[in-house]
Amino acid sequence: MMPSTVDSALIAARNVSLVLGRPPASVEILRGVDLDVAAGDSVALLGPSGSGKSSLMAVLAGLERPTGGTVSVAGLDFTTLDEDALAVARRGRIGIVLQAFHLLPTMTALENVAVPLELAGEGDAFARAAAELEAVGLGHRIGHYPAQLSGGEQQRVAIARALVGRPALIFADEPTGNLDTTTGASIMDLLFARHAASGTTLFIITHDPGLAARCARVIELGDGRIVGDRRSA
Ligand SMILES: Nc1ncnc2c1ncn2[C@@H]1O[C@H](COP(=O)(O)OP(=O)(O)OP(=O)(O)O)[C@@H](O)[C@H]1O
Repeated sequence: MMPSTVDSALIAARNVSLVLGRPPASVEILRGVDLDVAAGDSVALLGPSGSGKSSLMAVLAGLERPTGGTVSVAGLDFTTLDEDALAVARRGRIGIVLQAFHLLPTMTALENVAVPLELAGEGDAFARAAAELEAVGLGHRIGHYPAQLSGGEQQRVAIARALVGRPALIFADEPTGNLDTTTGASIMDLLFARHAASGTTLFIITHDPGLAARCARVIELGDGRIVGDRRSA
Protein backbone atom coordinates (compact mmCIF):
# COMPACT_ATOMS: atom_id res chain seq x y z
CA MET A 1 0.00 0.00 0.00
CA MET A 2 1.24 3.49 -0.82
CA PRO A 3 1.91 5.74 2.20
CA SER A 4 -0.76 8.40 2.51
CA THR A 5 -0.16 12.03 1.62
CA VAL A 6 1.27 14.11 4.45
CA ASP A 7 0.52 17.83 4.62
CA SER A 8 3.70 18.55 6.54
CA ALA A 9 5.89 16.72 4.03
CA LEU A 10 9.40 18.13 3.66
CA ILE A 11 9.33 17.17 -0.02
CA ALA A 12 6.05 17.20 -1.92
CA ALA A 13 6.05 16.27 -5.60
CA ARG A 14 2.78 16.35 -7.52
CA ASN A 15 2.26 14.79 -10.93
CA VAL A 16 5.85 15.49 -11.91
CA SER A 17 6.79 14.82 -15.48
CA LEU A 18 10.09 15.34 -17.26
CA VAL A 19 10.56 15.20 -21.00
CA LEU A 20 14.06 15.76 -22.36
CA GLY A 21 15.15 16.41 -25.92
CA ARG A 22 13.13 17.71 -28.85
CA PRO A 23 10.57 15.76 -30.86
CA PRO A 24 10.85 13.37 -32.58
CA ALA A 25 13.79 12.40 -30.34
CA SER A 26 12.23 13.53 -27.06
CA VAL A 27 12.24 11.06 -24.19
CA GLU A 28 9.66 10.89 -21.42
CA ILE A 29 11.81 10.37 -18.37
CA LEU A 30 9.42 10.96 -15.47
CA ARG A 31 5.73 10.15 -15.91
CA GLY A 32 3.43 11.62 -13.27
CA VAL A 33 5.39 11.09 -10.08
CA ASP A 34 3.55 11.84 -6.83
CA LEU A 35 5.70 11.66 -3.74
CA ASP A 36 5.77 12.96 -0.18
CA VAL A 37 8.80 12.61 2.03
CA ALA A 38 8.41 13.39 5.71
CA ALA A 39 11.03 15.45 7.54
CA GLY A 40 13.53 13.23 9.30
CA ASP A 41 12.89 10.17 7.13
CA SER A 42 15.53 8.10 5.35
CA VAL A 43 14.62 7.03 1.84
CA ALA A 44 16.39 4.71 -0.56
CA LEU A 45 15.51 5.11 -4.23
CA LEU A 46 15.99 1.92 -6.22
CA GLY A 47 15.31 0.98 -9.80
CA PRO A 48 16.96 -0.32 -12.95
CA SER A 49 19.51 1.72 -14.83
CA GLY A 50 17.72 4.33 -16.92
CA SER A 51 14.52 4.22 -14.86
CA GLY A 52 14.89 7.93 -14.01
CA LYS A 53 16.38 7.88 -10.50
CA SER A 54 19.00 10.58 -11.06
CA SER A 55 16.47 12.66 -12.98
CA LEU A 56 13.95 12.43 -10.14
CA MET A 57 16.61 13.42 -7.64
CA ALA A 58 17.64 16.39 -9.80
CA VAL A 59 14.03 17.57 -9.96
CA LEU A 60 13.43 17.14 -6.22
CA ALA A 61 16.68 18.93 -5.40
CA GLY A 62 15.79 21.88 -7.61
CA LEU A 63 18.61 21.18 -10.07
CA GLU A 64 16.31 20.36 -12.96
CA ARG A 65 12.98 21.97 -13.75
CA PRO A 66 10.17 19.47 -14.36
CA THR A 67 8.23 19.69 -17.62
CA GLY A 68 4.98 19.38 -15.67
CA GLY A 69 3.74 19.17 -12.10
CA THR A 70 5.10 20.83 -8.98
CA VAL A 71 7.86 20.20 -6.46
CA SER A 72 7.97 21.91 -3.10
CA VAL A 73 10.56 21.56 -0.40
CA ALA A 74 9.87 22.86 3.10
CA GLY A 75 6.77 24.56 1.77
CA LEU A 76 8.66 26.44 -0.96
CA ASP A 77 7.35 25.76 -4.46
CA PHE A 78 10.52 25.22 -6.51
CA THR A 79 8.63 25.37 -9.78
CA THR A 80 7.86 29.08 -9.26
CA LEU A 81 11.48 30.12 -8.58
CA ASP A 82 14.04 31.35 -11.10
CA GLU A 83 17.60 29.97 -11.18
CA ASP A 84 19.01 32.50 -8.71
CA ALA A 85 16.17 32.05 -6.25
CA LEU A 86 16.57 28.27 -6.56
CA ALA A 87 20.28 28.51 -5.76
CA VAL A 88 19.48 30.56 -2.67
CA ALA A 89 16.72 28.12 -1.68
CA ARG A 90 19.10 25.15 -1.95
CA ARG A 91 21.89 26.84 -0.04
CA GLY A 92 21.83 25.89 3.61
CA ARG A 93 18.76 23.67 3.16
CA ILE A 94 19.92 20.94 0.83
CA GLY A 95 23.18 19.02 0.56
CA ILE A 96 23.72 17.20 -2.72
CA VAL A 97 26.19 14.45 -3.62
CA LEU A 98 26.00 13.58 -7.31
CA GLN A 99 27.74 10.82 -9.27
CA ALA A 100 29.93 13.41 -10.95
CA PHE A 101 31.42 15.23 -8.00
CA HIS A 102 31.47 18.74 -9.47
CA LEU A 103 34.52 19.76 -7.46
CA LEU A 104 36.16 22.94 -8.65
CA PRO A 105 39.54 21.91 -10.12
CA THR A 106 41.31 25.15 -9.21
CA MET A 107 40.42 24.87 -5.54
CA THR A 108 41.90 22.61 -2.89
CA ALA A 109 39.77 20.07 -1.05
CA LEU A 110 39.53 22.53 1.85
CA GLU A 111 38.45 25.39 -0.40
CA ASN A 112 35.91 23.20 -2.20
CA VAL A 113 34.23 22.46 1.12
CA ALA A 114 34.64 25.90 2.71
CA VAL A 115 33.66 28.19 -0.15
CA PRO A 116 29.95 27.27 -0.31
CA LEU A 117 29.75 27.93 3.44
CA GLU A 118 31.41 31.29 3.01
CA LEU A 119 29.00 32.11 0.18
CA ALA A 120 26.17 31.29 2.55
CA GLY A 121 27.61 33.95 4.85
CA GLU A 122 28.52 31.54 7.63
CA GLY A 123 31.43 32.10 9.96
CA ASP A 124 34.30 29.68 10.65
CA ALA A 125 33.97 28.29 7.13
CA PHE A 126 37.56 27.00 6.94
CA ALA A 127 37.64 25.52 10.43
CA ARG A 128 34.33 23.76 9.88
CA ALA A 129 35.42 22.53 6.44
CA ALA A 130 38.66 21.12 7.92
CA ALA A 131 36.67 19.31 10.63
CA GLU A 132 34.27 17.84 8.06
CA LEU A 133 37.14 16.64 5.87
CA GLU A 134 38.67 15.06 8.96
CA ALA A 135 35.34 13.30 9.62
CA VAL A 136 35.35 11.74 6.14
CA GLY A 137 38.94 10.57 6.65
CA LEU A 138 40.66 13.17 4.51
CA GLY A 139 42.25 15.33 7.19
CA HIS A 140 45.67 14.68 5.67
CA ARG A 141 44.66 15.72 2.12
CA ILE A 142 42.95 19.06 2.69
CA GLY A 143 45.55 21.05 0.73
CA HIS A 144 45.33 18.81 -2.34
CA TYR A 145 43.55 19.64 -5.59
CA PRO A 146 40.89 17.31 -7.05
CA ALA A 147 43.30 16.09 -9.76
CA GLN A 148 45.65 14.92 -7.00
CA LEU A 149 42.91 12.84 -5.36
CA SER A 150 41.52 9.42 -6.29
CA GLY A 151 37.89 9.04 -7.36
CA GLY A 152 36.92 7.79 -3.92
CA GLU A 153 38.76 10.67 -2.23
CA GLN A 154 37.01 13.17 -4.49
CA GLN A 155 33.71 11.54 -3.57
CA ARG A 156 34.52 12.04 0.10
CA VAL A 157 35.30 15.72 -0.51
CA ALA A 158 31.89 16.02 -2.20
CA ILE A 159 30.27 14.35 0.81
CA ALA A 160 32.07 16.69 3.23
CA ARG A 161 30.87 19.63 1.12
CA ALA A 162 27.28 18.33 1.28
CA LEU A 163 27.42 17.82 5.05
CA VAL A 164 29.28 20.92 6.17
CA GLY A 165 26.32 23.31 5.94
CA ARG A 166 24.31 21.00 8.23
CA PRO A 167 21.44 20.87 5.73
CA ALA A 168 18.03 19.51 6.78
CA LEU A 169 17.95 17.41 3.61
CA ILE A 170 20.69 15.42 1.91
CA PHE A 171 20.38 13.94 -1.57
CA ALA A 172 23.03 11.42 -2.50
CA ASP A 173 23.33 9.60 -5.84
CA GLU A 174 25.24 6.33 -5.29
CA PRO A 175 27.31 7.90 -2.49
CA THR A 176 29.45 4.81 -2.01
CA GLY A 177 29.68 3.86 -5.68
CA ASN A 178 33.35 4.73 -5.98
CA LEU A 179 34.49 3.60 -2.57
CA ASP A 180 35.88 0.34 -1.25
CA THR A 181 33.62 -1.56 1.15
CA THR A 182 35.24 -0.29 4.34
CA THR A 183 35.39 3.36 3.30
CA GLY A 184 31.86 3.15 1.89
CA ALA A 185 30.56 1.76 5.18
CA SER A 186 32.26 4.49 7.22
CA ILE A 187 30.81 7.20 4.94
CA MET A 188 27.35 5.73 5.31
CA ASP A 189 27.85 5.55 9.08
CA LEU A 190 28.61 9.26 8.96
CA LEU A 191 25.44 10.03 6.99
CA PHE A 192 23.27 7.90 9.28
CA ALA A 193 24.90 9.36 12.41
CA ARG A 194 23.97 12.83 11.14
CA HIS A 195 20.47 11.54 10.40
CA ALA A 196 20.15 10.15 13.95
CA ALA A 197 21.69 13.13 15.75
CA SER A 198 20.17 16.03 13.81
CA GLY A 199 17.12 14.52 12.16
CA THR A 200 18.66 15.14 8.75
CA THR A 201 16.41 13.73 6.03
CA LEU A 202 18.28 11.35 3.72
CA PHE A 203 17.31 10.58 0.14
CA ILE A 204 19.75 8.12 -1.36
CA ILE A 205 19.93 6.49 -4.78
CA THR A 206 21.56 3.12 -4.44
CA HIS A 207 21.96 -0.26 -6.06
CA ASP A 208 23.30 -1.64 -2.78
CA PRO A 209 20.67 -3.77 -0.98
CA GLY A 210 22.57 -3.43 2.32
CA LEU A 211 22.44 0.36 2.11
CA ALA A 212 18.76 0.31 1.10
CA ALA A 213 18.04 -1.88 4.12
CA ARG A 214 19.43 0.82 6.43
CA CYS A 215 16.81 3.27 5.15
CA ALA A 216 13.37 3.39 6.77
CA ARG A 217 11.60 3.69 3.42
CA VAL A 218 12.40 2.13 0.08
CA ILE A 219 10.94 3.58 -3.12
CA GLU A 220 11.31 1.80 -6.42
CA LEU A 221 11.21 3.55 -9.75
CA GLY A 222 10.42 1.78 -13.02
CA ASP A 223 10.28 3.51 -16.37
CA GLY A 224 9.74 6.95 -14.87
CA ARG A 225 7.03 5.91 -12.41
CA ILE A 226 6.96 4.89 -8.77
CA VAL A 227 6.31 1.15 -8.84
CA GLY A 228 7.08 0.31 -5.22
CA ASP A 229 7.00 2.15 -1.90
CA ARG A 230 7.45 0.35 1.38
CA ARG A 231 8.64 0.88 4.92
CA SER A 232 11.12 -1.47 6.44
CA ALA A 233 9.86 -3.52 9.35
N1 LIG B 1 19.51 15.17 -21.69
C1 LIG B 1 18.89 14.02 -21.94
N2 LIG B 1 18.24 13.86 -23.11
C2 LIG B 1 17.58 12.69 -23.39
N3 LIG B 1 17.55 11.65 -22.55
C3 LIG B 1 18.19 11.76 -21.37
C4 LIG B 1 18.89 12.93 -21.00
N4 LIG B 1 19.41 12.74 -19.76
C5 LIG B 1 19.06 11.49 -19.37
N5 LIG B 1 18.33 10.89 -20.35
C6 LIG B 1 17.73 9.55 -20.31
O1 LIG B 1 16.81 9.52 -19.23
C7 LIG B 1 16.70 8.22 -18.71
C8 LIG B 1 16.78 8.27 -17.20
O2 LIG B 1 18.11 8.65 -16.81
P1 LIG B 1 18.55 8.69 -15.29
O3 LIG B 1 20.00 9.06 -15.27
O4 LIG B 1 17.60 9.53 -14.52
O5 LIG B 1 18.36 7.16 -14.87
P2 LIG B 1 18.90 6.37 -13.60
O6 LIG B 1 17.75 5.52 -13.16
O7 LIG B 1 19.47 7.32 -12.61
O8 LIG B 1 20.02 5.48 -14.23
P3 LIG B 1 21.43 4.92 -13.63
O9 LIG B 1 21.09 3.95 -12.54
O10 LIG B 1 22.03 4.24 -14.83
O11 LIG B 1 22.22 6.10 -13.16
C9 LIG B 1 17.79 7.40 -19.37
O12 LIG B 1 17.18 6.60 -20.37
C10 LIG B 1 18.70 8.46 -19.97
O13 LIG B 1 19.31 7.96 -21.15
